[in-house]
Amino acid sequence: MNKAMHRQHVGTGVVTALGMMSGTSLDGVDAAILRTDGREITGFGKSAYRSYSAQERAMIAAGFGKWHGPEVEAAAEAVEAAHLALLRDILDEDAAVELVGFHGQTLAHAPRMQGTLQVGDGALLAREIGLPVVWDFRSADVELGGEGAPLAPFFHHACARFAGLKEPVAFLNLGGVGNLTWVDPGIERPEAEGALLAFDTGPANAPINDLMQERLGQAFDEGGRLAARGRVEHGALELFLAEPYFARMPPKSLDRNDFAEMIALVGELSDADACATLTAMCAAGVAEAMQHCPAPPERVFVTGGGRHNPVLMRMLDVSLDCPVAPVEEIGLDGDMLEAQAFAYLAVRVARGLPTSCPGTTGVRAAVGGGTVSRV
Ligand SMILES: Nc1ncnc2c1ncn2[C@@H]1O[C@H](COP(=O)(O)OP(=O)(O)OP(=O)(O)O)[C@@H](O)[C@H]1O
Ligand SMILES: CC(=O)N[C@H]1[C@@H]2OC[C@@H](O2)[C@@H](O)[C@@H]1O[C@H](C)C(=O)O
Repeated sequence: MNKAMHRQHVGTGVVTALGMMSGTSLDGVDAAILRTDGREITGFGKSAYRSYSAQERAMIAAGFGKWHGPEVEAAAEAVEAAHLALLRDILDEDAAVELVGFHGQTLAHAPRMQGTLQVGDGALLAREIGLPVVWDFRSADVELGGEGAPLAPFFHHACARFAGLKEPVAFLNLGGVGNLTWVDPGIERPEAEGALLAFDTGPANAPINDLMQERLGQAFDEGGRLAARGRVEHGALELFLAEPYFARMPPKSLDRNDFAEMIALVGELSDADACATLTAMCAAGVAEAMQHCPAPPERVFVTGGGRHNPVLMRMLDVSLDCPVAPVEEIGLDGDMLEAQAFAYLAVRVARGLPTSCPGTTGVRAAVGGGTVSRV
């Protein structure tokens, strides 16, 4: 991979940045425009989405869990092509974008072993579109002993301040994997001690999607309709909660398929009971996670696709000790928060500001990851 990069700390004013994210669910690419000076959010702009075709999805999925080889190269090409197509559409309509934050697609994540791999070449994107692209956000954190994930927490901190919140709250992202950020918006800098605690809660939608695909040929449990008809199998739930991951103190992070064997735990159950049980496992992982919060959050704001599942939201409401609401309650867009996060982080990288710290990834000291590729 050609990484002839140089870091340059650009200006101090407000930048219009475009963030792009392709998450573990592999549904498609999210893109969102944000205005920020790298500290405060000053405004949200347009957003867009491009779904992966079945062929693209299969090519990318074939690379899951691999670190190199032809499947990884083919996955990278599919990721680059999909991002470029969406980028061109957006830039045709919006010439104000000055900087792009490109997360790429995580294929494998084992921070204490091989590292972390997000595919898609940001330098190629920069050349193609003629704008600076910030990418490879996670490697530096992992090289310095961090988990490399989650990275959205610095943005969650900015969101809480943007929304004018005063007391500690939590953001819960329910994508393929779940992640929780406890944030004290009263502390001005995200890297300051006590401002943030973040980690992955456990599997979220990935096992539900896998079950739906395997048993019914459907991508996901729309509206939680199948789970709503099922009964939770408490024996399986207990076995799941006995996983050492839940008792481990944060920082901690997961790969998409770290809990893939969960489907076997529900293997003997009917479709509806299996789906209800996997949905309950997601909620139970979050309930375990809440015990690690330094203080009870005033509210849990849910982002990511899982907030569209009413069965999951009800289970969270019952099992958590504080109110649970979608992030829309504070005026944010829960379908675009991750894309916005990488727009925000791109500006921080370009400005030489940190993007992770001991409270978010367990890295030894605050660190700014990311590579800036200029045209
Ligand atoms: N209407 C809905 N009903 C039930 N589940 C839904 C609905 N809409 C989305 N989901 C779930 O949310 C998932 C997509 O969530 P999201 O886009 O947040 O994931 P992601 O960004 O790919 O993942 P990650 O945050 O782990 O990288 C879908 O695959 C599906 O499981
Ligand atoms: C290695 C990796 O890509 N992790 C993702 C994944 O998807 C959700 C969860 O696991 C989170 O840790 C992270 O993404 C979000 C955007 C983050 O870094 O904050």
